[in-house]
Amino acid sequence: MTSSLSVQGLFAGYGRTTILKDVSMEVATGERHVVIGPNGAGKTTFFRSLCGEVPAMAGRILFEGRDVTALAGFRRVRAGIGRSFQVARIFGEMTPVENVVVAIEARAPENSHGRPSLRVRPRLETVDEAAAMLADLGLDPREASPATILSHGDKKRLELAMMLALRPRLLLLDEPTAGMASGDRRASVRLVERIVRETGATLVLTEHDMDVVFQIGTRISVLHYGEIVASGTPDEVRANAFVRDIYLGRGGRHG
Ligand SMILES: Nc1ncnc2c1ncn2[C@@H]1O[C@H](COP(=O)(O)OP(=O)(O)OP(=O)(O)O)[C@@H](O)[C@H]1O
Repeated sequence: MTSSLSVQGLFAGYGRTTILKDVSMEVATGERHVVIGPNGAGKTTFFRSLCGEVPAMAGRILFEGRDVTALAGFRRVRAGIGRSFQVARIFGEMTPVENVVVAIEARAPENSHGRPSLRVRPRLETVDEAAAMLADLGLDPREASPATILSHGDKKRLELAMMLALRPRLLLLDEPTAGMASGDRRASVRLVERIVRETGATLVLTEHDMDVVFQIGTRISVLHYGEIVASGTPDEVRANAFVRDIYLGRGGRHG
């Protein structure tokens, strides 16, 4: 199977503090790779460096064989990497449809200045596409209020719609079910599974809920103090004595 993402000897951190130490990870196309680890292990930092928010101090990140280590975040998005955040990043003052319209227009071919050509008034078919995407994800496309009033779960769904509007081939989801009640959480997992099935996208996500981890993951990597201490199939990781000791052995919400 071809490689979607290849992380090779990555070091990254903040200022002089190194958080990620020699992280390597291969993610095959179509894989659903879950990164787990205790609080503060470096999962979010890892995601931030994959999407270009935290620069690499050393090592390489390849996406579909292309070295993206030095590429700015927005260029990684244009290359096909989509990302969601623990706290949904949406335009709170705009309606849900307007939010998705912005994302669709950002996908449009760049103009001669190398920037997406955003329009003052969107095309009707763009609005229709945005409305259809929202409906598909279970959101009301006629909602005329600003997105800031949406529930936490709906904001995450809206963020997902915006990310999908860019038609990414690799989805990076940082704790997609964080802060959700269990009903919402199950619905979210089903939604992510359906999206991955329908789009054929590769998935890398972090998650604390072990039910979600073992339901979604085809491979799991464990971060501990910024280092990968185990990587393998769910069964292999579950059986790993060190992982059980540092992480899985504790009850409740791990980490
Ligand atoms: N902006 C920052 N500046 C300095 N240090 C930071 C910054 N963000 C995170 N850190 C530190 O980096 C380490 C890893 O944090 P990170 O958020 O990546 O862990 P995590 O595994 O995602 O944790 P959680 O499960 O709580 O989300 C922590 O020690 C944290 O304090």
